[in-house]
Amino acid sequence: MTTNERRVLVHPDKQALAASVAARFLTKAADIIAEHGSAHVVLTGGTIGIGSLAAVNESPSRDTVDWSKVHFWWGDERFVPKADGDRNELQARQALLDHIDVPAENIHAFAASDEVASLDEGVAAYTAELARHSPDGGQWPRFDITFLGVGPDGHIASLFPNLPGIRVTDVPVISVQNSPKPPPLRLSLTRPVINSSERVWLVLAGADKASALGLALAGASYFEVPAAGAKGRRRTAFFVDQDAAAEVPEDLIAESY
Ligand SMILES: O=C(O)[C@H](O)[C@@H](O)[C@H](O)[C@H](O)COP(=O)(O)O
Repeated sequence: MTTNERRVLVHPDKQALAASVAARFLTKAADIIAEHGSAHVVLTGGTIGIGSLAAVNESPSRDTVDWSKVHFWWGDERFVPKADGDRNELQARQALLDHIDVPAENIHAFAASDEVASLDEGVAAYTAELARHSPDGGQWPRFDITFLGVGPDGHIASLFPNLPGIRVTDVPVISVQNSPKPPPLRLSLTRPVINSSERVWLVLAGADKASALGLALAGASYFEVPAAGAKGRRRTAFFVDQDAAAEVPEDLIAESY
């Protein structure tokens, strides 16, 4: 198996899935920090994305990671007020970030709708924040792990099937004004930024994801199934439960727990 083939890791249920993601994340984060001195991680919204963060927080190994060396970013964010429960940032803080010793300046959240005057300002602000942390005067940092949830329609971040965002390659951040998944106003990284990540970890569970996952792994166009277009530079892993794996070809399943 080449190092960059997409690996599917199947778990019996959502709890086991979240625990497995958490365990691998803690180990990998420590390895990355040992190698690079820091780790830049892109978080995702969604039930499994947030559930995995909660599992990290509950892990007895949680503080084996030097959180002062970790930077947290987001793949997308809902353009709602800072204190709105719909915020991916707020959900991540409640699940993990507020419980670990991560410096405030290491948490790089998209702007909220009550912090900037417009979506365009939100795009500009995150574009500038990404560039501020680029190691070589580039446009964004070296991302070590990018988490992505996957919608029933195969969307990743706020890049939706057959909408313009999934095709954008010339800017790192876009706004979305007609998200098929509420709320309608969002900010999102674009595919080139996502795929610049060393590792892309897609986390999904439930029978309603089986079709999207099956299509993504069977070579569907990423315009129609955005998850088909997610690919880390070194690793692409799908962490799934049995229900979501129902349409995954047996030969693509790397491990089953
Ligand atoms: O802001 C968001 O809504 C997420 O980033 C989105 O991309 C999410 O990850 C998927 O819709 C999966 O969500 P579920 O795991 O809840 O189905």
